[in-house]
Amino acid sequence: MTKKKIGIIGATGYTGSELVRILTNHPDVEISMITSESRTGELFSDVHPFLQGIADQKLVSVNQIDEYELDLVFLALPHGVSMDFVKRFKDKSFKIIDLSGDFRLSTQEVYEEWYKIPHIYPKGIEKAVFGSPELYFDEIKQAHLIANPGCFPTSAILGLAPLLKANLIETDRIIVDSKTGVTGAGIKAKTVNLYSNVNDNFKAYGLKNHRHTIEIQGVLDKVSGKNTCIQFTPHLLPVDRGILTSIYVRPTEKLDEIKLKELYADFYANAPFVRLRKQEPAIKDVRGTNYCDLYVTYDERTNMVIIISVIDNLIKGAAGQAVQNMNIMFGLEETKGLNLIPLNP
Ligand SMILES: NC(=O)C1=CN([C@@H]2O[C@H](COP(=O)(O)OP(=O)(O)OC[C@H]3O[C@@H](n4cnc5c(N)ncnc54)[C@H](OP(=O)(O)O)[C@@H]3O)[C@@H](O)[C@H]2O)C=CC1
Ligand SMILES: CC(=O)N[C@@H](CCC(=O)OP(=O)(O)O)C(=O)O
Repeated sequence: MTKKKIGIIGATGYTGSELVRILTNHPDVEISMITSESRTGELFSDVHPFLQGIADQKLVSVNQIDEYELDLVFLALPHGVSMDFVKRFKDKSFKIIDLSGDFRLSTQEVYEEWYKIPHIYPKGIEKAVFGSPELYFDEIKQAHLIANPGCFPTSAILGLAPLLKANLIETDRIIVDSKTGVTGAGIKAKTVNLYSNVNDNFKAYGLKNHRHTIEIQGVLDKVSGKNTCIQFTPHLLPVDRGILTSIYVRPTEKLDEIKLKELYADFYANAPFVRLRKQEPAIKDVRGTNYCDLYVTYDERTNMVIIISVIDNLIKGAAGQAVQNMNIMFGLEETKGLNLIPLNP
C-alpha cells in the first residue's frame, strides 16, 4: 500500500509537535510537509530538540503548499487563524482535520457569540463533521473536513453520552468540573501561565463563559435530542499534561449500579480508546496515550451519578484523536499508530 502523504500546518506548537511524534511511527503515512511561519527554513528538531534524529524535516512556509501532493492536512493553528486556511484550501483535493474550535459549533451566530470574533467561512461550519469517533464514526468516514473536538469537551462528552442517549438523567443541570494541565494553553507565553503563577497553585477560570461550554452543550443536545444545560468550570493544575473531569448529574429515576456500568459497557463496546475503569482513574493512567478512562458510579444517598473522565489533553484531547479521525477517513484500522502505553509514573 502506498503511504498517504500528510501535511502539518503550525508544527511549532504543542499539538503540531505531538502530531509529528505520533505520525513518525505510523506505518501507513509519511509526513511530506511541516510548516512554520515563525521558523521557516529551520529543522523541525531545531524547534523541538527532543526529536533530534527522529524528525529532522525542514520547516517550510504554508505558501509552498502547492509544491506538495498531499492526501490530508492537519491544521494545528489557533482559532480565528484556522478558518482563513480552511477557506483558502476549500477547492483542494486533500482532506482537512482542523484542531481548532473554528468549525465545531452549530452556526456562525453561535460561534460569534461565544468566540467574540467574526467567522469568515460559515460554509465550512455546514460542511464540517465533529470528529468524535465514538459518536460519529460513519460521518467521519465520509468527511472532507473534520472539526477535531476540544480537549475539555472530549472528556465531558464521552463521560455523559451513554446516560443522555438512554434518556436517564435530568438535562437542565449538568455539572462539569474540569482540571487541566498547562499545555492546554498552547506554547505562546502568557502571564497567567508563568511558572510562579502555576507552580504550587490551583485556580478556576472561565466561569460561566468558557467557549467549551457551548461545544459540550451543542453535541450533547444532539446526542440526547433535548436541550441540555451545562455548568462548566475549568481549573488550571500545576502539571504539564492531562485533564480530569468530574461530572455530577441527577438521574430521572433511582438507578442500579450494575445496570449503570452495563449501559456504559454496551455503549463503548466498539470503542478501542475508551476504558471503563473499576476504580477512579488518575491523569497519569492515560498520560502519553489516546485513552479516555471513565469511572461511573451512583450515589444512592444523594441520588446523583458521578462520572470521572481522564484524558491526555494533547493526545485524546487533540493530536491523538486527530490521528484516530485520519485513520477512519482513510479506511485504516482506527488504532493504527496509536498503540501507546501510558507513561506512569
Ligand atoms: N494544547 C491543547 O491541549 C489543545 C489544543 N487545541 C487546539 O489546537 C490548536 C493548536 O493548539 P496548540 O498546538 O496548543 O497551539 P500553540 O499555540 O502551541 O501553537 C499554534 C501554532 O500555530 C502557528 N500560528 C500560525 N499563525 C499564528 C498566529 N496568527 N498566532 C499564533 N500562532 C500562529 C504557530 O506556529 P508557527 O509560528 O511556527 O507558524 C504556533 O506554533 C489550537 O486551536 C488549540 O486551541 C485543541 C485541543 C487541545
Ligand atoms: C489551560 C488552558 O488554557 N486550556 C485551554 C484549553 C483550550 C483548548 O486547547 O481547546 P480549543 O481547541 O478549543 O482552543 C483553555 O481553557 O482555553
